[in-house]
Formats: sequence, C-alpha cells, structure tokens
Amino acid sequence: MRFWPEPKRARADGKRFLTWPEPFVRPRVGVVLVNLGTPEAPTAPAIRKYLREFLSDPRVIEIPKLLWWPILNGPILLARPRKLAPRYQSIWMEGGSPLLVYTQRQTAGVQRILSDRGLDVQVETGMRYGKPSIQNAMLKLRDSGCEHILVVPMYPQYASSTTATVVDEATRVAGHMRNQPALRFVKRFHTDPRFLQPLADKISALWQAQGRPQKLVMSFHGLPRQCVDMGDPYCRDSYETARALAALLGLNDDQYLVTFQSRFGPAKWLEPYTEPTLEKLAQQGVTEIDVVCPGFLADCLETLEEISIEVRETFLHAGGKQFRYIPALNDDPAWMLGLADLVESQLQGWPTRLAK
Ligand SMILES: C=CC1=C(C)c2cc3[nH]c(cc4nc(cc5[nH]c(cc1n2)c(C)c5CCC(=O)O)C(CCC(=O)O)=C4C)c(C)c3C=C
Ligand SMILES: [Fe+2]
Ligand SMILES: [Fe+2]
Repeated sequence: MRFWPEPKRARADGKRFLTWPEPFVRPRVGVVLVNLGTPEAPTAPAIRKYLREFLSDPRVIEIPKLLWWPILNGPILLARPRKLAPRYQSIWMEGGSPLLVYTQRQTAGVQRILSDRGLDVQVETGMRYGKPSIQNAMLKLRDSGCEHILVVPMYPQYASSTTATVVDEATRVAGHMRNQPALRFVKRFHTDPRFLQPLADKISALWQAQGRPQKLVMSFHGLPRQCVDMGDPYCRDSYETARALAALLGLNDDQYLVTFQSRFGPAKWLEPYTEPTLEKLAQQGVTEIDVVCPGFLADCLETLEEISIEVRETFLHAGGKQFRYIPALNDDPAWMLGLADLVESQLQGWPTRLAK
C-alpha cells in the first residue's frame, strides 16, 4: 500500500516540523458532489480516454475481463469516439462539457448556501471518471483539514454501476490515507421531496405558462436487465420516482409514461425503450409530449443530445407535432436549497459550527 503524503503543517516560528504534542486543530467537514464524468474535450482522443476508463470499470461492464478487453479495445474504442465527437460538439458549453459545468455550479450553489447558514463546510466536485477526480476532491479536503467527508453520488436512484462504484472509489482513496477521514455516503433520494418538489414545480411552471401536453414522458437512463435480476433496485427506484412525481403533479396513470433510454450493447436492457416507444406514440396519434429525465440531475449528452435532438427528430418524423424537453434541475435555485438541506441533514453530529 502506497500512502499519499500527509500535509505538513508549518510551525509559527517557521521551522519545518510540528512540535510534539501537535497543537489542537479543529477537524473540519467536507462534502464531495460526485457525478459520472465526461470527456475533457469534444474530440475523439479525449472521448476515447474517457470511455476507456469508464468502460473498464467492472461495476459498469460485468462480463469477464478476458472477454471484454478485445471488444473494448477493438470495435468500441476504435469507432465510438469518432461517432460521439460531433454529438459532444453539438452540446459543448463555454466552460466545457455540460455535465461538468452544471455539477460545478451545483457545488458552488451548495457551498454558498451552507456558508450563508454559518456552517464551516467545504464542498468539492468529484467525477468518477476523468477530471476533477474523486481522489483530487478528497485530497483537497484532507489538505484543508477535513476529517469528516460526506460523499454524495448525484444519482437519485441507486444502481451498482453508478452509486456503488462511487463508494468503491472513495473508500479506495481513503485506503491510501494514513489519517483517514470519517466517511458517510448518501445512498439514494429517489422519492425525497427536497429533490422531487423542485422538479414538480419546474414542470408545473412550464404548464402554467405554455399549457399541458397530451402526455408527460419520464425517461430514465437504462440498465442491463441482468443487473436488476442480480439485485439492483434501480428499476423499482425509477418507478417509485415516477409515481411520486406524478402524484405531486396530480397526474393519473393515462397522463404519463415511464421509459428507459441510452441502451448500450446488444444485451436486453430495461424496457420500454424511449425512442421506439415515442415513435409508436406519435404513430398512434399522440402528437404533443413533454419529456423529463428524472434520473439526471445535470444535463449531459444523454439528455441534451440523445433526447432533445435525436429522440425529438424521431418523434416529429413519426407524425408528432410538439416535443418539449424539460431541462434537468441543474442549478435551479429551489433545487440548490433542497440539495443543501439534504446535505446538511446528513452532517448531524459533525463539527460544522465555528466556535464562537
Ligand atoms: C443516470 C444514471 C446512469 C446509469 C444508471 C448509467 C448506466 C450505464 N451507462 C452505461 C454506458 C454509457 N453511459 C454513457 C453516458 C452517460 N451515462 C450517464 C448516467 C448513467 N449511466 C450519464 C450522466 C452520461 C453522460 C456523460 C456525458 O459526458 O455527458 C456513455 C457515454 C456515451 C455513449 O457512448 O453513449 C456510455 C457508454 C452503461 C454500460 C451503464 C450500466 C451498466
Ligand atoms: Fe450511462
Ligand atoms: Fe446515449
């Protein structure tokens, strides 16, 4: 085991080493908001680097390494980056990939609210794949004296391929520390009103301003069926989110539907798949829909490009007349308050108050 060097606190008299016993330093509290990660640039080489790390995670691809390695390094890493580059280019923002830009805004938003409440809590962004990494965030927190760290995987619904791999990585990082922090993890918050109410309010505001469509489509990121068979609660979580959101909006069962998007590879994923379902809907005469993606807290390739460009085109081609994509919560002010509340409630018993 290789330990990362601990920060050396300088002595007031300028000498390098600590006096013994060490002077008392109040341990601080840190929070890491973690999302999936995204390429550093909308180019094939940057996308290849990102996909290599992401798709080498055994929590994401659960087939034996020996079988997967030639597939990943053959057809996938040769063809997919080039196919994805123009798609990433079409959504790229001034500050970078939307997933990173919005996650950083969320970090700043929660930091501001907690500081305004008089709490001494440092909030950082960590990406599971690529930069800024979870390791980078945790070392930053350690170096500023945080001995308590709350890790928040930014996924409302629990899946092994998203939530659990964040827990794996944070514990791996702590495993390299001599003076380890106390760690806490948020598992899921799929029916928590601090997340769902701001989403329902956002949808209601749109409907009040521009009218209600025939159907609300709730599209969740898909998952291989096998993951659910093996015990991932993700599918149940997604339906529970959908039911709770529908209840807040006062929708009956005919007014909304649940679908799963972003299928990857030839295996069976959770159904119904978003794109063919919406194509059929348009063919059956449902011409006005709103699509919301309650599994995504930040807009990204899967929402801005797959849903708002590709699926929109398919729906309109099949006879649909109006397709509105409802953006993710991103840094919506009500959501920032909800997220800050959620974070604060998990910090109980930790030294968040500055001594008076
Ligand atoms: C919201 C939850 C997510 C789950 C669950 C999830 C599972 C999952 N994803 C893949 C494969 C890919 N996902 C890709 C992009 C992507 N996935 C999520 C979220 C979840 N994935 C996000 C937020 C993003 C967007 C990243 C961005 O840069 O904007 C991709 C890359 C794009 C592509 O090649 O299509 C892949 C690949 C698997 C295999 C999986 C479950 C096993
Ligand atoms: Fe994904
Ligand atoms: Fe996709």
